[in-house]
Amino acid sequence: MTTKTSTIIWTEIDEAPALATYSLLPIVQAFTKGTGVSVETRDISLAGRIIANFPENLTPAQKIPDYLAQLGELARTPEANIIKLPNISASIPQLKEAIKELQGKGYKIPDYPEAPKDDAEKAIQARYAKCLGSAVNPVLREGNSDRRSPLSVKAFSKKNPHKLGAWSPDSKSHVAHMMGGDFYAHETSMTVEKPIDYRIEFVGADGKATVLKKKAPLKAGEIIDSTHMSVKALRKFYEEQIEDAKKNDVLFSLHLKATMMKVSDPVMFGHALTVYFKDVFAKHGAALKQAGVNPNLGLGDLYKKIQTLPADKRAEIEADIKATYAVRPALAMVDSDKGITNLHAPNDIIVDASMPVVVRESGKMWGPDGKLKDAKATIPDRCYATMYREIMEDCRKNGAFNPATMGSVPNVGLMAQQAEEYGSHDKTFIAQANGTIRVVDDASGATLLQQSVEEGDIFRMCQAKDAAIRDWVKLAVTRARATKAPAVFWLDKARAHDAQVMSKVETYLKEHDTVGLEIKILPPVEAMRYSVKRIREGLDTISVTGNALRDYLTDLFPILEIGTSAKMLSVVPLLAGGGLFETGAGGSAPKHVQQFVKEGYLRWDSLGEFSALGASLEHIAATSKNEKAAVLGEALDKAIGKFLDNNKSPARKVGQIDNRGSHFYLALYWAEALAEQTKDKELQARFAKVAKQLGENAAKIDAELIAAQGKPVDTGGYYRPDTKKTTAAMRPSPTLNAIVDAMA
Ligand SMILES: NC(=O)C1=CN([C@@H]2O[C@H](COP(=O)(O)OP(=O)(O)OC[C@H]3O[C@@H](n4cnc5c(N)ncnc54)[C@H](OP(=O)(O)O)[C@@H]3O)[C@@H](O)[C@H]2O)C=CC1
Ligand SMILES: O=C(O)CCC(=O)C(=O)O
Ligand SMILES: [Mg+2]
Repeated sequence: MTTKTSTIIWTEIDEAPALATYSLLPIVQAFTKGTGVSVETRDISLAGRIIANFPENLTPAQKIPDYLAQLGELARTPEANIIKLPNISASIPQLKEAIKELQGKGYKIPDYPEAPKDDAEKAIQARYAKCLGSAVNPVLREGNSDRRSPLSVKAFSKKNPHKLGAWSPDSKSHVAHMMGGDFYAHETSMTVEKPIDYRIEFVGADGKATVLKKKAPLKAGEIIDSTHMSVKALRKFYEEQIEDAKKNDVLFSLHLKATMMKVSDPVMFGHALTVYFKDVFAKHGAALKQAGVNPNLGLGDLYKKIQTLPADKRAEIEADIKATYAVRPALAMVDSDKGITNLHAPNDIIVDASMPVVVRESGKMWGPDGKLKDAKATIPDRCYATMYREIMEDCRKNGAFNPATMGSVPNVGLMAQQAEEYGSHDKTFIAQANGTIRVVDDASGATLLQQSVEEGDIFRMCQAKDAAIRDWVKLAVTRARATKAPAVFWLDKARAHDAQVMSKVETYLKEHDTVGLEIKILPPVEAMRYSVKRIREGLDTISVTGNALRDYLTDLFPILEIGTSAKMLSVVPLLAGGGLFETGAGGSAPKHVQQFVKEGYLRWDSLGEFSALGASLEHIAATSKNEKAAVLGEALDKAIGKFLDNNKSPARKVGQIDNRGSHFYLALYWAEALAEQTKDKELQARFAKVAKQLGENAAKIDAELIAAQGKPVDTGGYYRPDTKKTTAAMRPSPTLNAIVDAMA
């Protein structure tokens, strides 16, 4: 039987997973050769996206097409089969570093104009804005999210539980959130009945309206909402919490999502910096302004910018910063050896990854002395802070979780079509003056939603499309049916937006057979209490959530249950019928790259990639009737099981197996499983030979891979590594390479 070739797109991205690709992809391409499955790459790395956006002055060899836009189109077709590895969602400091590196490599791209002086610079800034923050995920995620730990992974973790720090009932750690004036307090929401166009405008004290966002369409049934963060209330809250942290001798820490929420959260971050260092900003305001300091970029950027000031002024500012530490509470640290604090860069502490670690480490964070200490976790907005508070309180009362016995909390997340907060960037504005920001019907001028704002307040409008919500409800019922676990919709009646969603959930649940299923709707705090009680009893509970909670919970529970979100299966059944297979639920692990460059050891665990590939092959088998893809997928599943049983995941230190070694073992077990199966004789014969070669040479390959560790590695770049150098570094075993290359 001849089947038409199915193409898997393997995304080329950044940092640790990008390095891992250099080693893993040649194996994947060799294994799929001749099976009707072709695996192609598309560069959507931060550097690749910058290059694609500024082609004017580049040589033909330097140019890269706009692959992200192409993949965005592909995601809307039934043919889509995309394996998406995690990519950098760049903060401005990261974007500037990437630009500098590219310029150093001879790419004639413009500097990032932080404070544009004219229209030309404004245009450049607007083009760079497309590369900032979470620029990839919203484009590709044309479906809702199904994230869970594969059964084999969960079983392995129960058998080999990782360590969680003990919790003391005397722990002073806690979550601090606002009690008013936040996004939660101000939310208003409505469902649009028929298709209309809207615009967003600011109306000042003089009654004059200025358009903030031009005419854009809304679909019938779409939920829209508006809200704002009062900056006055936020700054008062920060000051109170900083004083309280000092009084109670706990670290002050701030947990935001400045990468994904690229417009609002850097501003909230900047306010924390200027409140913490209020005396410095009051005393040196003019000089800092002259140096071009933008607090939203953090203390690290401030230190860089003040280099342009006269030496005595600079020394004075530096001394006053140091003096602040004596009168303010100690800050949670990102790297205490290097003196990098929580307030150095907006992208260093990201709430989805940072809060689970706090819960994992007895509620503590690292202090300036390099020791763990109780911490105040400041999460200003109540939309999501309260559920973190609940799990911290639970641990204080009931102690740490037990990974050997605890149940699981998989997630079904509303994510499609840029749902909710994560699609709000082009509808988020900082109020330029006191007045009203309103969403109006473009044709009639009638006000749909409005917020009364003061200068500096952060206004946000969100959208959630009816088709996305309907599909999300269906996915929840499907998962509940498949697993028999209760499914809980985390929705808060007191939030205007959630109330609208709730009514749709109630309507769409009626479209499904839910007999025998346990489906609940609970506000986040209660949903957390319910789920946590059940995991302590070893029971599973599906969390069915909006987009932000999807992000937060799919790091939180996996990190507690299995030590990392890297091992998650993360599937996005696309609305158009294709599949997007994300690898793990975590990020691009910048720390891992630092370790690799320093000592030739890459700790990145590719289990997420393995699972995503398995799901991608399964999808091909189901949609293209490709039997070979089915055989490859089944064999891969077996191989992953054996890989886990034999504990071949990367360890953490030189001399032990690292990412490259883990790929070798996956290849060995995959080849063995293919050689053992009998469904496809041709594959059986081909892989019998490969399995034999890999098996016979295992000790030699292991030795070659371990010998490559323990010394600094030059990859020729951070954001745009040199292909030749990185290939050499990531494929250091001539014996393994010869076997793999002979297959291709
Ligand atoms: N889907 C996407 O594209 C995502 C992208 N990001 C982006 O990634 C970057 C870094 O984000 P950050 O929040 O620091 O989180 P990361 O998840 O990259 O790193 C946090 C820690 O998670 C652990 N970890 C994550 N993945 C793996 C893995 N595969 N193998 C082993 N350990 C792993 C490591 O912790 P430990 O030391 O405890 O072992 C790591 O140091 C940012 O630019 C962010 O925007 C973030 C999330 C998702
Ligand atoms: O897109 C991003 O910035 C991060 C995405 C993320 O953290 C997630 O989906 O879990
Ligand atoms: Mg996340």
